[in-house]
Amino acid sequence: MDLTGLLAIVIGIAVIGLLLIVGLVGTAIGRRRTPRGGTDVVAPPAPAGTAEGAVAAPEAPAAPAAPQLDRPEGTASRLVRLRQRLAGSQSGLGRGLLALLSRDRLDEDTWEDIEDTLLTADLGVAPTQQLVERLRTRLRIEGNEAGDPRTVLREELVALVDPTMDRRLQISGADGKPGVVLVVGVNGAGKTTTVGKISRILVAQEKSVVLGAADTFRAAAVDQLATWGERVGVPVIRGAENGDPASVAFEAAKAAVDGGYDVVLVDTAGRLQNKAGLMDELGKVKRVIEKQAPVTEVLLVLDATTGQNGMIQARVFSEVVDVTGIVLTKLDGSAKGGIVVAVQRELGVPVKLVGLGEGPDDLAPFEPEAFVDALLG
Ligand SMILES: Nc1nc2c(ncn2[C@@H]2O[C@H](COP(=O)(O)OP(=O)(O)OP(=O)(O)O)[C@@H](O)[C@H]2O)c(=O)[nH]1
Repeated sequence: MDLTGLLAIVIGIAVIGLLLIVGLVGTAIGRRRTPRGGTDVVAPPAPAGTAEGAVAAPEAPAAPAAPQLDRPEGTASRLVRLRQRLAGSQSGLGRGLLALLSRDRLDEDTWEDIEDTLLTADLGVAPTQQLVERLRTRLRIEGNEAGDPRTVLREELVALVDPTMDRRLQISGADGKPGVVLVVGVNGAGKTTTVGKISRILVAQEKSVVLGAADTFRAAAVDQLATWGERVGVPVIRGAENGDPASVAFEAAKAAVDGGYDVVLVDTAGRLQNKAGLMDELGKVKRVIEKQAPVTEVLLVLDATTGQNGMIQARVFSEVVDVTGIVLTKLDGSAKGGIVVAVQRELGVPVKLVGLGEGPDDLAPFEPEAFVDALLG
């Protein structure tokens, strides 16, 4: 072979090599650009336990390191921490009652003062009368046999709060389906915050969680929920602003079912101007979710500082949707712990969680005995 022939072969090999390299790089870039499919509304379901963000993220393996996720506080330690906060806001009531009951003579004026104290703490008329009646009987008639006023008051308050109610969150779905928790309540009660806080409790319990931002009427609420999700690596399904809340709820439930998640928490809008509208909306949200999986828990979020207003809201929501549990928020900012009893009586369902601050882990399971102990200081 002459020199020209050899040169031709070398150039030929070089060109083929170059073409191969260009082809490979092109394919890699093309693959990276391929969209994940689905709608632009929904963050694709990540396999349980992965740190997918709130919105569709590109799949590039060379992406910057995953964001640092929060490690939410476990239930046991938060209870210890929050008990003190509860005592801080409520112990005035307990101290007031104990001072009255410890008087040498329990005359009619004293009983009236006791009644006023209980009513001021939003206990409600019927529970107040019932408690006063029980205390009168035990302290006046049974006298010393009943025990000291503190023991008697503690026993009667615990009985009033009702330790027999089942306060566990129903988060287990049947037949391999996820548990579905619908969170309802008026705007401002702390609903979105509560959804975020519950997701942290579940993450601490190593449950895989999806959040549905079905409060599509307030863009800030959707962004707020997305931030809660991002902090613990929980995907948040969100829709267009002013879009159909039911469709977001449906997509969230679908993502949870398809992705094999343990629980889906759905935040809803709580506009109360019109009961029929609210009924239509929440009814529809529930119906479409149940095309995917049954709703296992409907939590009503109430602001403990709103007193009678809160009770009116509770009534309206319970007429619109089957409430199965109550979350009382802002109990840290109110001395009106009596609302726990009043709202349970009104709706016949237990307070399951209490909000005790603005921190991300300031939500605790409600425990009647710990609550009464905090009250008595
Ligand atoms: N002190 C205290 N503040 C709370 C508690 N729960 C919620 N908040 C605050 O209450 C305010 C309202 O909370 P959101 O979660 O935005 O209320 P929302 O009901 O979702 O209202 P929208 O977002 O408008 O739907 C926020 O500033 C929360 O930080 C609580 O238990 N204690």
